[in-house]
Amino acid sequence: MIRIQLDNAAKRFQYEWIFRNLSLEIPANSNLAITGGNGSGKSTFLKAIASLNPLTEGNLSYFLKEKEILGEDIYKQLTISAPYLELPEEFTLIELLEFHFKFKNPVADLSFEKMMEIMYLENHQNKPISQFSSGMKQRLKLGLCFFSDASLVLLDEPTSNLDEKGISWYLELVQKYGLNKTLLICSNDKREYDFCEQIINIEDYKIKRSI
Ligand SMILES: Nc1ncnc2c1ncn2[C@@H]1O[C@H](COP(=O)(O)OP(=O)(O)OP(=O)(O)O)[C@@H](O)[C@H]1O
Repeated sequence: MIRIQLDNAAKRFQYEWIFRNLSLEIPANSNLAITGGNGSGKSTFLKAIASLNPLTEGNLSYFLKEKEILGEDIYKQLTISAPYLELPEEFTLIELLEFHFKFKNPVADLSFEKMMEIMYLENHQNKPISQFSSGMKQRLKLGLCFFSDASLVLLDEPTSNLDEKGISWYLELVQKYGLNKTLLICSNDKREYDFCEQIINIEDYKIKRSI
């Protein structure tokens, strides 16, 4: 239900413009892929959308059922999975689920048992996250995103650390739990974003200009 509008958005770190003159409408419940080479600015763009990083220039607006919401309140509406966002390693799986779902409602009244089953983690309920394999952690990160009743889902490299079976599992999650959500995916792997109706290459917004 979240619609996002960017008008002449730009981000600069010190003397380097990461993107500039980026105007884009992301309709509610649509899927957008952000592509580009390593270091081109995909994650920087995603963090800007999450209001974790302020834009240097331009405007970013969010609309929930056509009512504008403030950037500082957008965290209530979104979930994010990214390689640079760590899970709390000292929690067990069940403790993490209990903690996470104190702040977000689960979709479709999913029970923790059902969530663990879908993530193929039902036998690891009392295991600390620090003892999870990288693939288990990735399934957990994606599960937390898709099982939360949040209208905006931000995914950075969603299938990193997943094997072929894991990639098919991710695509099933998108199909089953990605409906009625606005989905943004930073990726260089077509399989992760093939279903997206809108694709931008962040490099198209990289204008070399000294300040
Ligand atoms: N906090 C920061 N301060 C200064 N420069 C930064 C900061 N964060 C990112 N950058 C720079 O911005 C550029 C884009 O980085 P970003 O992580 O957004 O790229 P990316 O497309 O996501 O890369 P990758 O595909 O390798 O994950 C890089 O040159 C990076 O060094």
